[in-house]
Amino acid sequence: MSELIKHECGIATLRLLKPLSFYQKKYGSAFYGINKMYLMMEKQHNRGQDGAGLASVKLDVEPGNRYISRVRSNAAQPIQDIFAQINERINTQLELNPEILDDIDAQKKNLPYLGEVFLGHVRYGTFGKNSIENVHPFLRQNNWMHRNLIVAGNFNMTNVNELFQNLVELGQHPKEKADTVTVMEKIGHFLDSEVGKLYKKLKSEGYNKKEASPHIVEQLKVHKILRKSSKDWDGGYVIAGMLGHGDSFVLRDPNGIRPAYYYKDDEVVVVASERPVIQTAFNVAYEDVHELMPGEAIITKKDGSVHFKTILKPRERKACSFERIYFSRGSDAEIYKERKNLGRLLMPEVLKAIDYDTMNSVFSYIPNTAETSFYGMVEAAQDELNRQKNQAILKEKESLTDERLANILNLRLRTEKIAVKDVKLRTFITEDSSRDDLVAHVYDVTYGVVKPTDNLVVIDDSIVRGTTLKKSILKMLDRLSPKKIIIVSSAPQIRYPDCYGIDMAKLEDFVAFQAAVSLLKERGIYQETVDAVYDKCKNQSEFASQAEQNHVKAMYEPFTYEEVSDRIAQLLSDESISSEVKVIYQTVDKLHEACPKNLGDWYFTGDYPTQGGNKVVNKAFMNFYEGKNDRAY
Ligand SMILES: NC(=O)CC[C@H](N)C(=O)O
Repeated sequence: MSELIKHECGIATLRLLKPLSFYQKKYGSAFYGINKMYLMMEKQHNRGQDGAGLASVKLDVEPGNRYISRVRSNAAQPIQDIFAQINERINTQLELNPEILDDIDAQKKNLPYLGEVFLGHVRYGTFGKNSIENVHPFLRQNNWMHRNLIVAGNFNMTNVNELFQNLVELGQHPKEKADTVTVMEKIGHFLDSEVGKLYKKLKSEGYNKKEASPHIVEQLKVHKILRKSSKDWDGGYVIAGMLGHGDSFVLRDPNGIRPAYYYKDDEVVVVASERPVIQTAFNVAYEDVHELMPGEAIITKKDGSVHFKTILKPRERKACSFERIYFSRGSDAEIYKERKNLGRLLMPEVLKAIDYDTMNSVFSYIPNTAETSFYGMVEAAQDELNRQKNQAILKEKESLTDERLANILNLRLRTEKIAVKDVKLRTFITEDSSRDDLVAHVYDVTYGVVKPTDNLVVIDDSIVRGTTLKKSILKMLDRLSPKKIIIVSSAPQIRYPDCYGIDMAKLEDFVAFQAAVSLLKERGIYQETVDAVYDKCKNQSEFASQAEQNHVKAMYEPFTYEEVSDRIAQLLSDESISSEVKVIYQTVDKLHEACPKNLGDWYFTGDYPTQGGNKVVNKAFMNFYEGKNDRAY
């Protein structure tokens, strides 16, 4: 993606099933767990750069000793920062107590983070500020070990304001308006009540408070707590947590919107947001890493037993297709193939746009994320070229000379690296006005390979706002004076906001929405259309969320897909651009063909898998209509 969109988060959990001494003997270090967490978080740095955090729990610690450690950072390089802090604290302790260097038990007692259960998180915020308090994991502390709760998640709830209000109505006073607090407090509430019930039962069986504790740990039914907590959640989520005594869990939403993968053997239980993260960190095969199913939780009890429980009845599977298009790392075997297919499937449209003139076309891509779909596109272009060669040979077969044949066979597809990314934009520019100014300089261009008679075909993975294209890339490409610039998007038109973990909350930000507005105005039906949509949104929002429909679809209804694409091309190219510009978007059908497992497509189609999604899109429209610069959740 050539522009900055905050999206996703990444989680990583690890449970060491053997004593620390085992890892020291086998792998040479009792810090095995911490090292693996570092790897898993680093391998997911693509999923969150606003902040990072890690928490660990030590099992069976004597009273008077700390058993939960947590570190969080919202510094510029947050993962590096937290591990530098961890390192620093461990090294200081080792320097102060050199006698514990070879004593694992003493190390566990004295060194922070050296536990058996870990929870890591990298954050791109979708709700609340980017303060350190909003960085996961969140901690709910208590003097009873089993009432301590640590939570982190990749999620966004559409009804977070209601959930927050519920807490306030309960008499609680959350310090921050953070969605993770609402999720954690829900789980915490039912954890407390579950513990209370168990204690009552144990008391009636004759146990006193102290004796009851270990039995509570044993009998605590985490799945019951999760079932009750998640009842009212409307959103996309993977919520991970640990309890102070050592139980841990990861729960995935019933539509499977957000991703979660796990691996387990007799040494470790691991969960992460992406499959190849686990493959590389633990050196295991693709087949050994499994997907957590929609509505399912993986629960690892303190005793090491692993349980899979259906927490919520699975609903229609709507795994986020953006994971495949852009978010997840392309090193996943399946995702790599899918991205190539995205490029390949666009080729018929591209060929039409260049009039099958592959010889006078240069093919390129926007670095770094569109590279894989580029390979797919090029393979398809190569097929076309081969077809043309065959045709020429057959046509000329009577008169063909050695030289002519060699000429035909030597025809090659012209693929070049045209756009060059100079600055890492996303790591340091957060505020809109300074971003605009810098955007123009983020891309540069390769001179000398494009002729004025050439078509220049450039693929990007998606076009959300189009700002970088407009302000930087198109202007740069135009300097090469090609006959025609064709911008190809491996994703369909983004028409509706996301509300399940990607920070795309405002309709008017989308270039597709701007195109619809512009077309409606041109046809003279703008005012009546927006008034009608607004009335419907307004009337519905007063009723129960059950009846909601996405009324914003009416904004696009009068136009064909291509009309919207053509208008986008116009909006992106101002009068300073002299080449002809065309924009080709993937169709939703072809997206599904390329990524058959991830059919979640609400940002393209407006078909939200949860009721709350319709509420959000209508609210986003009302904000747009009323001129409010608010987010819709
Ligand atoms: N991208 C995410 O998953 C964000 C998690 C959570 N909503 C936050 O803002 O912190």
